[in-house]
Amino acid sequence: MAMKKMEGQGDHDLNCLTIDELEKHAYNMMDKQTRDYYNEGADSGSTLRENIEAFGKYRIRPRVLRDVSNVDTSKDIFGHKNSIPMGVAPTAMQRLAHSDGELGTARACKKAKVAMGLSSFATTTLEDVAEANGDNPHVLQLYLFESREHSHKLIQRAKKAGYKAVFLTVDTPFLGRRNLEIRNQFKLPPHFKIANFAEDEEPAMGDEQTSNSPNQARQRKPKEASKAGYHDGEKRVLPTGPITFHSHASNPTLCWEKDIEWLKQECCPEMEVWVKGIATGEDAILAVHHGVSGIVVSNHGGRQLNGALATLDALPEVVEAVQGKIPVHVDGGIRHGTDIFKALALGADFCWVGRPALWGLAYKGQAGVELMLRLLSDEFKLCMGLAGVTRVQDISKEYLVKVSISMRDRKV
Ligand SMILES: Cc1cc2nc3c(=O)[nH]c(=O)nc-3n(C[C@H](O)[C@H](O)[C@H](O)COP(=O)(O)O)c2cc1C
Ligand SMILES: CCCCC(=O)C(=O)O
Repeated sequence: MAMKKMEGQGDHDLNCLTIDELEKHAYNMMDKQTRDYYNEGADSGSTLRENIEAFGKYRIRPRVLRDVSNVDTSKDIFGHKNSIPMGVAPTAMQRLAHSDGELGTARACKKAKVAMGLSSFATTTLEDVAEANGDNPHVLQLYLFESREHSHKLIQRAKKAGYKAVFLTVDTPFLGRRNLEIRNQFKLPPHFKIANFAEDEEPAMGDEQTSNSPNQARQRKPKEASKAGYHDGEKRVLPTGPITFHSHASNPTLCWEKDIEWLKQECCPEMEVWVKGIATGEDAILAVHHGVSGIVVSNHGGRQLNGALATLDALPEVVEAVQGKIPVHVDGGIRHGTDIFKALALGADFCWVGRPALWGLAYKGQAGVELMLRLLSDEFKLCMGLAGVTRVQDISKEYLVKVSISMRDRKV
């Protein structure tokens, strides 16, 4: 008699049974510029690696002889039932991976009932993404621009399009040093657009004449920007002066007092304000004090401060500092369903995955993102069942043990 398999476990892409295999397929599907831009971390890449390896420090303590015939992996987020406690993190320029781009991600997320984060630097308009994602919850990742007028307009558009929250990225006062990006003189090919910049504001990444890297890009000509696909006919007011890609993303003047207050006034009550990029208990306490609705423990996938703590290692101090007052989410290095289980056992309410979605897109567009979500979802469900847990809220630190250095291995 065959052993019982969990629902969903039979539906395989035999060429791609794990996220690690997906990464390998994606590697071959992307041109070098894109692959390096997506995959690299800052400087030596040690924080990127440690984000992944941190999961290998823990083993699961499974409990047995519990009825696990009904495992419920769902988790509520923004008043919606998400199929698993995981969403797709905002990552820039998804159309570099596949022409489906952010629309493919949005449709895959909708199908899988998984929340989606949209990057400020998307290659698709936030309105089109909202439409493709339907009533599935989506959040807008925000870089708070030095031009308040521009941020104001972006926020208003997000509200109108039904975004549930803005995730203010706070780990990017300056852009981290990404050496491959610099060496490759990475640029967005001219047929793609950073779609959510107002026409004259759009950075001219990849302008044939200028051949700029993201940090150096200059102003795009309105003629080119007009192909970006705006459809609300609204005239947008633009800041003056030379505009660089870098200056849009990073704003070294940001601080708790003036900026979080301003952002709350802009967003609330229609959208929640979260901070993405918290890595210490001290900042978590400040986040609660300043009234944000939630925290994402993140080091930007190891792309900003190399040498920073792996996010799984930073998570416990943040959870302790927050004392359940607001939700604590985490991203970085999640490559298997057991990683989601471990993050939740250490106190996270929810996880986000970045690169795996890009690899899914590169592999097969929307279908590849669907596959990625199915793999993590199936693995997580199986992990819960085999660990003897039937409800997400029951995943706790009792299910984990930290092992000695000699026992650590990512590929457990
Ligand atoms: C290619 C790439 C682009 C990214 N773009 C953004 C972005 O525009 N805004 C942002 O807040 N985070 C961005 N991130 C960080 C992700 O939101 C997330 O924190 C990170 O990817 C999680 O780590 P993981 O890739 O190991 O899952 C980006 C990450 C990658 C890999
Ligand atoms: C200027 C950087 C915007 C995208 C981003 O956040 C990343 O590449 O990590």
